[in-house]
Amino acid sequence: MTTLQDLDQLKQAAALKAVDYVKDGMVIGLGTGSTAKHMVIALGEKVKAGMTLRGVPTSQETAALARQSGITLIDTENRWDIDVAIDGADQVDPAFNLIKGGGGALLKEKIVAASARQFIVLVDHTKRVPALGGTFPLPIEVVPFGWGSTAREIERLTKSRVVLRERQGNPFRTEAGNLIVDAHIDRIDRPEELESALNLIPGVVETGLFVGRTDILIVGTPQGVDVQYAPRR
Ligand SMILES: O=C[C@H](O)[C@H](O)[C@H](O)COP(=O)(O)O
Repeated sequence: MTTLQDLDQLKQAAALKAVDYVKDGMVIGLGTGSTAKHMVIALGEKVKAGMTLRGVPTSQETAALARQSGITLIDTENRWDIDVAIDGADQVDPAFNLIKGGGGALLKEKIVAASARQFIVLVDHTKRVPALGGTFPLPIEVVPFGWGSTAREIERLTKSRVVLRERQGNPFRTEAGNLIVDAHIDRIDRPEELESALNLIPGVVETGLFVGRTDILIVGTPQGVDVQYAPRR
């Protein structure tokens, strides 16, 4: 049986491999979550060893960890030029499409991934799935105004149960002040089409589908770290 501690070690192994792709002087998009945390700490070690790096954090949590680790952060409300973004994911399909947003950070994560020259994704082996959906609901960030109608439109489109995310009995708020609804979709066969259709619903800010964005997938497995380059697109 794989324990949570074992999985954390596999995430850390993937993160340590990812920092091999980071070179002196780069601007790094810093993802969010328990896997990305290992990467930020590892980058901090590189900085302590003399490397010059600057980071673009995808959450306040990551920003705090990056500062503690000695990584200089760039002004996120100015123009940026990101060399490589490194982040975790909740699910990965065979074409390296992702579901992200389990922690609610999907909006900034997608903006950063979209603008980076290279996007490296870190997962443990349990997150690889034959098709997205099923075991992990799709997070969708929506504006609070009329969120119930937005959720109903999402239900109509996806023919799935759509649930408002809560934290400690209250609606979960993203850093942008929005809500998250989780769509329990059995199987997402055409993620690109679904992403486009969801983005056309008024009130949808962004979805946790990351389609065709992954350049390098680094998987921590009990047999070692597996590095795979995205299929050509
Ligand atoms: O909103 C959270 C992010 O998309 C995370 O990168 C994703 O949920 C994976 O998180 P973890 O590495 O903690 O499993």
